[in-house]
Amino acid sequence: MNVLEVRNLRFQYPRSKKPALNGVNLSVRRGEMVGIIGPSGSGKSTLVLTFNGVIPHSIRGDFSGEVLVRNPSTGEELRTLETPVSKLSTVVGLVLQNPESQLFNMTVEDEVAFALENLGLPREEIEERVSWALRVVGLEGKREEFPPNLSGGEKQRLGIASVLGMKTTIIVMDETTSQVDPGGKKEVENVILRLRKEGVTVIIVEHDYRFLFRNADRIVVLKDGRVFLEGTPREVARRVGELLGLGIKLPHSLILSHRLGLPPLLSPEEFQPRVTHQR
Ligand SMILES: Nc1ncnc2c1ncn2[C@@H]1O[C@H](COP(=O)(O)OP(=O)(O)OP(=O)(O)O)[C@@H](O)[C@H]1O
Repeated sequence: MNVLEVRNLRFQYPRSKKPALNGVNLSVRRGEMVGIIGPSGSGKSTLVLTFNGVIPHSIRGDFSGEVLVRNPSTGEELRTLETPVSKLSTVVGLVLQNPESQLFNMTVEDEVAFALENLGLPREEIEERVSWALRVVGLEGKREEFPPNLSGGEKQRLGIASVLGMKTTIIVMDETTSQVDPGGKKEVENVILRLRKEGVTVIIVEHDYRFLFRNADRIVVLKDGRVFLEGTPREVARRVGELLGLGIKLPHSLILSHRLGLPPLLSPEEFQPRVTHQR
């Protein structure tokens, strides 16, 4: 079942000379992990802001085509153009680049509970969801901490837990790890892998593609506001020459295998010595 469908989507910001999205078509299946990559300015952030209706409801512009989200538990199908962001945000959760901007409660647990209280859920349900979300991101031991005191990686994980608690059908992460140190990045990546095990549909915009080429089910490459290429990481990796031509930074193993004329190697672990030593 597709939980997201984007059809011939076009969007142009006011006072901009060219469209940021220029005919995007995309479907995402339930439980899929999809990576969206592309050169700077290709429309990645604009595209994900259309999934929860921030575009066009809060950020206005010239919008045509359609974005549909489906809630598999209710069977409900929502056209973002006709649905308020408050309703869409119960189906599509967006984790932003800068966690600080999303944290404003006194304790870690209040941070996760906050949005759930606004949904008017019963206390026991809130408590259950807070415990589950903090467990998935590995912050159950920090429930009473003051969020600003957390490390960069922990803040990002808390940002993810707040969205996770909402039990949205889709979680979108836009450059979630770009401002955390390598240790924090690894922590967030482990959380993403746990989400996948939990069957959550995850859409990730990332500049560091190593993780996506190793783990995503599908990679979508944007160029000039359109889908330039999409497929499994291995399928996309076969077009490494074109990707390099777009100025996309690729994993070293991929570039190396391309230069050596080998089939695409998605990670260094796939590198098997192909030369037998003669004695
Ligand atoms: N608020 C805005 N007002 C006007 N134009 C914008 C706005 N935000 C983005 N754009 C333009 O829309 C196009 C797509 O930008 P977008 O940020 O979606 O690309 P991106 O692929 O996410 O880039 P990056 O990798 O640098 O974050 C670019 O030409 C950009 O200059």
